[in-house]
Amino acid sequence: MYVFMINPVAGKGKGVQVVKHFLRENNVSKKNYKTYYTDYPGHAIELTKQIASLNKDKITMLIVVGGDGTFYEVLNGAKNFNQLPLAFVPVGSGNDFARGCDMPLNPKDCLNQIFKDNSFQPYWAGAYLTDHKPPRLESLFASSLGFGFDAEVAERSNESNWKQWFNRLHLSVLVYVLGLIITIFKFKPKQLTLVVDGQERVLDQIWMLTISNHPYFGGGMKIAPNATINKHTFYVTIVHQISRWKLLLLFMTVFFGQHTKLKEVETFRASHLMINSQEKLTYHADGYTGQCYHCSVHKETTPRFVKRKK
Ligand SMILES: Nc1ncnc2c1ncn2[C@@H]1O[C@H](COP(=O)(O)OP(=O)(O)OP(=O)(O)O)[C@@H](O)[C@H]1O
Repeated sequence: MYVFMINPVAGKGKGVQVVKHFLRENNVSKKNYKTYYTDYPGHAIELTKQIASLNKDKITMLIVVGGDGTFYEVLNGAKNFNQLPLAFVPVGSGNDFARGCDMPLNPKDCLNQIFKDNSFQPYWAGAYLTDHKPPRLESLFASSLGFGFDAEVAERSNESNWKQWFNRLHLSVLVYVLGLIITIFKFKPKQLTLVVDGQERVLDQIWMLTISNHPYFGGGMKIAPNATINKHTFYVTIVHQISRWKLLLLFMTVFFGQHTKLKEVETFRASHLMINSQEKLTYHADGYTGQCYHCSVHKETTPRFVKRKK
């Protein structure tokens, strides 16, 4: 049985239409699929847990139709169900997971690609735990986990009053741009202690620290241009000791992955990281924001099975 998990508000409801059209056009029998719709933020976590625990042997594939936020929720709902085969149809505004997996960004083409063959590829999500909570409260991220500047931009944009106005005017891209400009002036660089695969470093004047499973974040920015999906290592990008104006330049070059040439940008690969901060640090996981003093990060050891090209 195919299960569709559809976020009806992502992409202004595009997902609902795309799935209906696909099922009709391909004469998919009603007994071969079920559709579930998310009703509120966080609902996909609960729905996925229920669906996976009740039907885990009957599900051929759980097809997530939404944006990166919906996929993040499904991944976390399926945290204890590694064997659940997953696919993602991008109808959101960012869709970085589909970019990272080299899937078509057109939802209709993506659905066709998903059903073209029966094979799945392994995918190793990132796992993170904040402030020494019990391990059962560990969360997963599909694309990236970021600390500092980009997390504050995401937080400011998500909580802003202007978000709904720009969205109503179909100018959602300006939500992030305005958040970025305000944050450039307000952000205070951080001091962090970072433990990378057992080696401790004290870092000063940190603007951003991003841990990536694949190249993309923030809706198509190539933050880790050399990243390839793999079992062992994350691609880490640190931006430090940079002027506010040069950071603007960085955000213009990051779409082409050229920011790594700047002397203020450091990149390396790592398997385990621990981040410690004396002050509260804002972070985002696939766009979801939170705050912490401490975070430990590692790759999931057992792969998930995901529809992807590479
Ligand atoms: N019925 C609903 N009403 C309101 N919000 C919902 C509903 N269902 C899901 N959501 C929330 O909608 C939010 C946005 O979803 P999602 O991130 O998938 O789309 P997006 O923001 O358009 O895409 P992207 O993250 O790729 O930019 C998520 O936080 C999700 O929890």
